[in-house]
Amino acid sequence: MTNKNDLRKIMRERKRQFTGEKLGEMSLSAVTGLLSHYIIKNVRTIFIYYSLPDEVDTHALADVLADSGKTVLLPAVTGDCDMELHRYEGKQSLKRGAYGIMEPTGELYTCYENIDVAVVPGMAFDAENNRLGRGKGYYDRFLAKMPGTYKIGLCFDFQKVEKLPADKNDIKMDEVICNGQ
Ligand SMILES: Nc1nc2c(c(=O)[nH]1)N(C=O)[C@@H](CNc1ccc(C(=O)N[C@@H](CCC(=O)O)C(=O)O)cc1)CN2
Ligand SMILES: Nc1ncnc2c1ncn2[C@@H]1O[C@H](COP(=O)(O)OP(=O)(O)OP(=O)(O)O)[C@@H](O)[C@H]1O
Repeated sequence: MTNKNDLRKIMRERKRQFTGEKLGEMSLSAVTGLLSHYIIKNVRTIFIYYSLPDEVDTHALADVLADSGKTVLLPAVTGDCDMELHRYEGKQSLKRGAYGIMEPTGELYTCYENIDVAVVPGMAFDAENNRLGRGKGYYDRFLAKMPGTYKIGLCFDFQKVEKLPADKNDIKMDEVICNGQ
């Protein structure tokens, strides 16, 4: 089996095969699939990510969810391996943080048990819903604090692989949604 670092390289290489326009189309299709999920229709509090250019684009998703009255939470990096959640209060309230990620400046949110769904980015996901992240362990540490939250991996079709190496800290997704659904 390929190791995690080699897999990350392979995934970056796969991504380069697509134009920005094509990635945009695939993002739209993945996000449309996510929004039509019955679980999303019923959530009150949802933890999503604010995408980097190489991820399924969630910028419009944040507004759609917030405009429909849901509490939308985004991560903010606070240290080498830690992050916290703040409420998303619109694009104008974001500011650039670590790794160039736009982070929320809204209220700090710590009631982890009230988070219905987490939408999680990844470099790859496998058939058993294992996830490969960027290699810093941020999500594996953080998702461990919310065992009752339904975790949805969001990715492009080409990020799905048969089998990922998984170790004891890796947190499995409950479901993975991609552009081909
Ligand atoms: N949109 C988004 N927000 C997120 C994450 C994410 O993956 N995506 N995170 C998920 O953890 C956390 C931030 N952690 C991150 C860790 C590494 C990199 C990153 O770009 N790494 C480079 C390698 C750079 C290096 O090694 O220093 C890369 O992947 O090319 C980005 C975010 C919280 N917020
Ligand atoms: N819950 C945890 N507690 C302590 N260390 C952890 C935990 N989860 C991951 N780590 C450590 O973080 C480092 C990165 O782990 P790994 O390569 O699995 O990250 P990843 O899944 O790519 O990252 P991420 O969770 O940020 O998406 C490893 O050294 C791992 O041992």
